[in-house]
Amino acid sequence: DRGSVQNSPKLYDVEYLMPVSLGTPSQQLNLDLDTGSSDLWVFSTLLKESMVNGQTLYNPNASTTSDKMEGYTWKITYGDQSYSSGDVYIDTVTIGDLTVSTQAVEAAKVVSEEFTADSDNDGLVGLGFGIINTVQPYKQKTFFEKAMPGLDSPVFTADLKAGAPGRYNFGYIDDDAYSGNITYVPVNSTDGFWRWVSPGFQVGSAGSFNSTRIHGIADTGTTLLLLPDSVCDAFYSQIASAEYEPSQGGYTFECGDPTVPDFYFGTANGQMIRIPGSYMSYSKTDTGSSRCFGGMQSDSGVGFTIWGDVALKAAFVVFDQGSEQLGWAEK
Ligand SMILES: O=C(CNCc1ccccc1)Nc1scc(-c2ccccc2)c1C(=O)NCc1ccccc1
Repeated sequence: DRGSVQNSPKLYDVEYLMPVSLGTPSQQLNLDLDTGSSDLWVFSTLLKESMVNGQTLYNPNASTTSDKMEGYTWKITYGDQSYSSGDVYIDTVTIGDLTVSTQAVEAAKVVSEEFTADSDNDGLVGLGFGIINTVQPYKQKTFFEKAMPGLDSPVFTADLKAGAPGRYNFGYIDDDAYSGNITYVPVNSTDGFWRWVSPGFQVGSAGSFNSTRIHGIADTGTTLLLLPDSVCDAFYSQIASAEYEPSQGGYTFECGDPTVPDFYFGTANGQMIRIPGSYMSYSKTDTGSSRCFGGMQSDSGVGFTIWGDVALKAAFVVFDQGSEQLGWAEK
């Protein structure tokens, strides 16, 4: 079996949403595929109205195939201190023609203001490893873990694009979606993330390769590229107008600065993925400002590097849960 679904970026590529069908008759929600967490949770009719702001709500009582998991609850807090919590139902979930008939659907009863404010986002599909699923008393499998046994191949792929729709595929690799070869690196899933080691980086096409091992995770759910301070310094020192502005929360530079270089990160066997300098102008710091917030920021405060959407949209990425490896290709 296999599946394929289009993803669509929101403004500034801050997140990528995909249509997902839940229940019978099907209820379609727009969800954020998030390899940095492992809960499938949705805005639901269990929420107080004050916490809802335009989102589409999953109504378990309107689904003839939903079963409440009595006594089961969930609660998740993300690194930016956003959070959500609620009850758990078993129901059918379809993503891009791929159906899991007995998926744990975590229906929100409480969401933090960040989620309420994000009116396009109806919830998350966590495709990290099930070991970090938050359902109590017994953790639940991710959508991919439930689907995996029936798939042609135990992989899903992420093809995120800058300012344009891309695609998530399940169970197969579309050889027309990338150029050159796919280079695989081993993944350590012990802490539930797609964690891997990059051999180093290079700033600019004429720069030298810095052989410094970077331990990090591939995270479709995090917008930015969060890297060690030493790497950020090496990058921003090449941009004439760059400054570290704590008041803005990180590195900024003049949006039109022509000196913004490309950034290359190593994968394996000498392969490097090139992130165009244009991806590093994340967003204007304030309305009317001429300064842009950098797409690369420090990972201090996280404890490991997060290869978020700024990096992932430069590549075709294979999440191979069968052999616990990540595949990287240019495109
Ligand atoms: O939590 C995730 C993946 N989910 C991100 C997400 C998606 C939708 C809504 C809310 C959150 N990834 C990880 S792993 C580790 C962290 C982290 C980040 C900063 C400090 C400590 C831990 C994060 C994370 O929170 N990512 C999202 C994020 C938000 C704001 C700033 C940085 C990262």
